[in-house]
Amino acid sequence: MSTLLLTSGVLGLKEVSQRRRRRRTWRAHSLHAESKPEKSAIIPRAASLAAGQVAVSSEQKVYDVVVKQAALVRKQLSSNTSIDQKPETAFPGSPSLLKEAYDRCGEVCAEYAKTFYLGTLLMTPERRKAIWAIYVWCRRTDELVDGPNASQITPTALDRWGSRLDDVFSGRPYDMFDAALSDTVSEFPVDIQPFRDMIEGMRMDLRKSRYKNFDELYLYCYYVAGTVGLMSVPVMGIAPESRASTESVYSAALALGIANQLTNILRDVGEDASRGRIYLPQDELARAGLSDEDIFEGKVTDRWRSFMKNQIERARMFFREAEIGVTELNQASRWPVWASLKLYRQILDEIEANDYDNFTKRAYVSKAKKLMALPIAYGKSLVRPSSLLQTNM
Ligand SMILES: CC(C)=CCC/C(C)=C/CC/C(C)=C/CC/C(C)=C/[C@@H]1[C@@H](COP(=O)(O)OP(=O)(O)O)[C@]1(C)CC/C=C(\C)CC/C=C(\C)CCC=C(C)C
Ligand SMILES: [Mn+2]
Repeated sequence: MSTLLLTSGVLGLKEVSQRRRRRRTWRAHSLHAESKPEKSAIIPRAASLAAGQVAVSSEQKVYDVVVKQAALVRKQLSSNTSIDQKPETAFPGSPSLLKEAYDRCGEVCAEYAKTFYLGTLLMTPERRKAIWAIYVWCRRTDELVDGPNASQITPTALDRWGSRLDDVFSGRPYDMFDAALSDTVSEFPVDIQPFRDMIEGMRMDLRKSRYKNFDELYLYCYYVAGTVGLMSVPVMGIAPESRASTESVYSAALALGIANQLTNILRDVGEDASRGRIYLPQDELARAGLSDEDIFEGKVTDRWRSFMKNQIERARMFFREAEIGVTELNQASRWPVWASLKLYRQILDEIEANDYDNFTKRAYVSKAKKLMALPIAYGKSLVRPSSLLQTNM
């Protein structure tokens, strides 16, 4: 098993033998609607407060980030050098050290996310190693609050991790994993904001174990998973023949992160409850006649089943939203994304197959089902972008 070693003192990251879950979120639109929610319900604009005041919803705040990220990448990609044809840039240190750094990132990725790693092998070498470097940074960040040393992690430690991130983006990497990421962000139009936001999600995890409503959970989901979508698109690239707007592709990427996180949350309800955490909207639980105690008791009742059905439907809606964007990615990047989308979405089917017992059973996709999903994902990845999405104005 690989060892991720952060040599900066408090931020020690070690090998993790057990899978840890965490982060679970939801969506603001009515959970009780059977039909697919309207886009306007997905991105509510603003809620009224007292005269003259407006509360901006989490979805609106996150959408503003999406718009900004899309604009940044559009600007940078309008320079006409193709990333896959770019010459190696001079990076401090020897090129062989940099190669070793990327190779180590690949090993970590293969260790922690085997299926996804296989998918990256279809990507161009430049894009693949960049995704590995991002993956490792995300994994290390997650380990801070979810790994074996989590109990020692304080907001100050997260501040230090944030300063180190600034150094990565300024070309002053601390260790070899950071060096790979420094190189990646110098090669691809990747912005620092989603990385900072992921650290913010870790801060949220330190101070919060309940979420009042879906709006709060949505923000958490964006921080810990939607950000991954925003970090990945500039590397995966949008197909040159795509007529979709950059914003719509970013929105789809965000949706996939949210869908994955919601699924992760639903899979891990029991495990989270055992740590005193409930990543489900308190107002929706109350409306379903469920209390924290019901979750801690972990009894699968009809109320719970009905609640879960709605939550699963919401997660599926995000997956549907994400699907629209996958086809718009560069051909070689589509397969790993389709594969991860299909595999993660199947966890929802497995929760159903477990008769909604996510207290004592961990829903998982069998190896056989995983293997079956891969050629289907490959077939999907051959579908070329259509002109159905909005074009950039
Ligand atoms: C192809 C692909 C999936 C690329 C993404 C690669 C990448 C950089 C992944 C980083 C994932 C990571 C380590 C995130 C840290 C936070 C975290 C752990 C989030 C949870 C992931 C699931 O992990 P796991 O089951 O191991 O959970 P536990 O640690 O055990 O709790 C998350 C649920 C979030 C994962 C989110 C994504 C992979 C986002 C996917 C979106 C895209 C790749 C954008 C695709 C583009 C379009 C247009 C749809
Ligand atoms: Mn995991």
